[in-house]
Amino acid sequence: MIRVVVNGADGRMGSEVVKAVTADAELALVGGVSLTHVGEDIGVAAGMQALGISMGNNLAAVLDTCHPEVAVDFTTPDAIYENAEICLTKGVHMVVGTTGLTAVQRERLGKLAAANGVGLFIAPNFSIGAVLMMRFAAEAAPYLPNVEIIELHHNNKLDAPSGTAILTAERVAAARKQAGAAAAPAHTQESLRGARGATVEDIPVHSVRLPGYVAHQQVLFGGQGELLTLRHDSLDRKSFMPGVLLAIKKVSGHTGLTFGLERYL
Ligand SMILES: NC(=O)C1=CN([C@@H]2O[C@H](COP(=O)(O)OP(=O)(O)OC[C@H]3O[C@@H](n4cnc5c(N)ncnc54)[C@H](OP(=O)(O)O)[C@@H]3O)[C@@H](O)[C@H]2O)C=CC1
Ligand SMILES: O=C(O)C1=N[C@H](C(=O)O)C[C@H](O)C1
Repeated sequence: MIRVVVNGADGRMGSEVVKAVTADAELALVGGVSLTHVGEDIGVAAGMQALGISMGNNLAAVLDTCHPEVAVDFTTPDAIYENAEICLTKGVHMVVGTTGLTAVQRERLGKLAAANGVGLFIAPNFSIGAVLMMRFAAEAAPYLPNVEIIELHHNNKLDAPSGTAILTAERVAAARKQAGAAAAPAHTQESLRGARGATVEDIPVHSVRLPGYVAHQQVLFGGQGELLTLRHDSLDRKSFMPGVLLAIKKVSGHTGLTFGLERYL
């Protein structure tokens, strides 16, 4: 049994992870961290039966008490770097779904993981459909140089653009570069700043935040008299759980940084 602690255990993603880990015969949920539900039962906070595990609000103390092999983190972009430092320094493997780490921060944490002999797995998106969408976008990129990304999320999401949109743009740009294909020149001048969205690797990215959405993305390619639209919809946070469970089971076998779910597929 792999001993697992969930950081952000009472959040939208954390509570799904609590349920998924509890239901998996190869995993043992041993602790959880919440800032606002300290002392509450982790199962009850996740909307299931009591599991007899009280949540703490201090990650280091929870790790010292519960002795997990793997910590799963779904917290906030502001908190993730420090959380990872705490876990990796204590020799705990990490599965990170929290967005917001820069490439430089990921590399730095990867070195810390390697120095401590543990695995650090980071994925901006754990759903298989989203991974395939990114792969297909990269495949199309050398042939269709005009591309824009629209990502649509619930209105409580703290960051924009989404980690998935950033990674998609990076994958598209890398595929183009590898094929020696150029990005299409941009002609439009904004008469209102921001009208054409943000740009990641010269690719326009538009972020929509509305109640009702969970996590959705479209990658729009335009050609001469044709359009190619790739769309992925996470309609339920259960869509991320097979990827999270896979990562928990694999992370101890990969010392240092592993980035992106496709590396484990
Ligand atoms: N990789 C993927 O596939 C996915 C990634 N995400 C990402 O996961 C992250 C969490 O998303 P979501 O579950 O919707 O967010 P929520 O706001 O629902 O949950 C965040 C959790 O983090 C806790 N928290 C807040 N601040 C801190 C802190 N400083 N230290 C420790 N814990 C803290 C909160 O505790 P409390 O409630 O007690 O304040 C809460 O439990 C986001 O970055 C999101 O983009 C989301 C979905 C899929
Ligand atoms: O905050 C979310 O909800 C999600 N965050 C991740 C991201 O920023 O890409 C993954 C998914 O889109 C859901």
